[in-house]
Amino acid sequence: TTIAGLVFKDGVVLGADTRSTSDTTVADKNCEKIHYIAPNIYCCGAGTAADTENVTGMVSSSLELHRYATDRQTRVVTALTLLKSHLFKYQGHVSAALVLGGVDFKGPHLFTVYPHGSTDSLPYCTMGSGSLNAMAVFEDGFQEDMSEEDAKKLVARAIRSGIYNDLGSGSNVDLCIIYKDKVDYLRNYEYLMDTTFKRAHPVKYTPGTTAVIKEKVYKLRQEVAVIPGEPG
Ligand SMILES: C#CCCCC(=O)N[C@@H](Cc1ccccc1)C(=O)N[C@@H](CC(C)C)B(O)O
Repeated sequence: TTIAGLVFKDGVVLGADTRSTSDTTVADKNCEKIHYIAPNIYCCGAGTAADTENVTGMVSSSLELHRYATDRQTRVVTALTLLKSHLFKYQGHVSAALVLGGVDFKGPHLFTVYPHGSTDSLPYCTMGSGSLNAMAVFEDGFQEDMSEEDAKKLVARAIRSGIYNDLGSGSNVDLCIIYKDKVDYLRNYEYLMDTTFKRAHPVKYTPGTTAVIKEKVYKLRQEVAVIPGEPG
């Protein structure tokens, strides 16, 4: 997996590849790694698919109940605390490495959450097997207060670096842009499958494409009628 996030002028951009693997086999060529946490909060996950899906789903559900109880917008730090304390309780056995991003009344927030429960607050971050590929792109291109367009392009480039160079990452680029008052969830923002796997030749060749230079007809073993009950 290659997942990444950065803080820009108007909010947070999250990005992810779409490959799920089982050893050297691609289990899913187009899976979703950017999970809904709250209307203003999303979370990218790397590690064990079951763990990232379930821990984000669990926190999302409890935050929904919390919103009913408080009648307030969820703070990003509330999601962070629920995630980190759960992961710490399980001492790293829940294999979820997360990039949590969102915008609340205090502004834009971006955090990393590690399986053991440690967290960092950062202007840009990457996680997963392709995180070094993506971080190389961020270290080269990140600036404070980027425009939405530049931020989207840089995150997409960072994810693409993982897709092309890390075997644990692949296929497409998903993006999620979180602003103060809206979210753009861009599923398959870049559908790279189409470009990188275009075949050079047509799969179907018209009959006669390959000349027949010799023909040999063989009589198959005479069909013997087997009458049930008679010895074979
Ligand atoms: C098929 C199947 C079951 C394994 C699916 C599965 O969790 N794959 C894992 C790798 C892994 C981990 C632990 C045990 C086995 C295989 C995977 O692809 N993780 C990616 C993110 C998730 C959310 C898709 B990424 O971190 O590479």
